[in-house]
Amino acid sequence: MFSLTVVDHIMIAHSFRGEAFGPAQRLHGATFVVEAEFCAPKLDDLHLLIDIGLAKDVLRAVLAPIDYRNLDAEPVFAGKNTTTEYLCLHIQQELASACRDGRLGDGGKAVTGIKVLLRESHIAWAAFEGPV
Ligand SMILES: Nc1nc2c(c(=O)[nH]1)N=C([C@H](O)[C@H](O)COP(=O)(O)OP(=O)(O)OP(=O)(O)O)CN2
Repeated sequence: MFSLTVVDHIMIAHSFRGEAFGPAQRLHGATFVVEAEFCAPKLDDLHLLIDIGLAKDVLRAVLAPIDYRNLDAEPVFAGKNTTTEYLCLHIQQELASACRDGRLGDGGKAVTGIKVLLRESHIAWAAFEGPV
């Protein structure tokens, strides 16, 4: 299996429901480094999985509606705790959709799996890996 990873970052604000979150029940900010790993069993005629520039552009387009936002106020996250894990799932699903509808070119059509990893600090990160 081949993989190609591109990296970006987002700055967000959010709060959590649930006593387990302690002070994080209050509105707070976070900067996440976002790694998107695209996996495919084969390369194209140019020996590419996906063009890196295209992968970066599509990741940016998926992150733009989240970046510099208070996620508590975004309808797409209504009723959700936007934990690091949940944001991985959300971004993975958006990237999988981009692969399916051709936004990542022919290379994207060959992608079978995507792993999204979010680093919230130097001591904690989470990931979600799923099919396209
Ligand atoms: N599994 C997860 N746990 C926590 C997440 C998360 O996204 N997934 N997020 C947070 C907070 O948003 C923040 O990142 C840390 O808040 P904090 O209150 O400092 O939580 P800690 O568990 O790191 O520290 P303690 O104060 O010792 O509880 C929290 N958890």
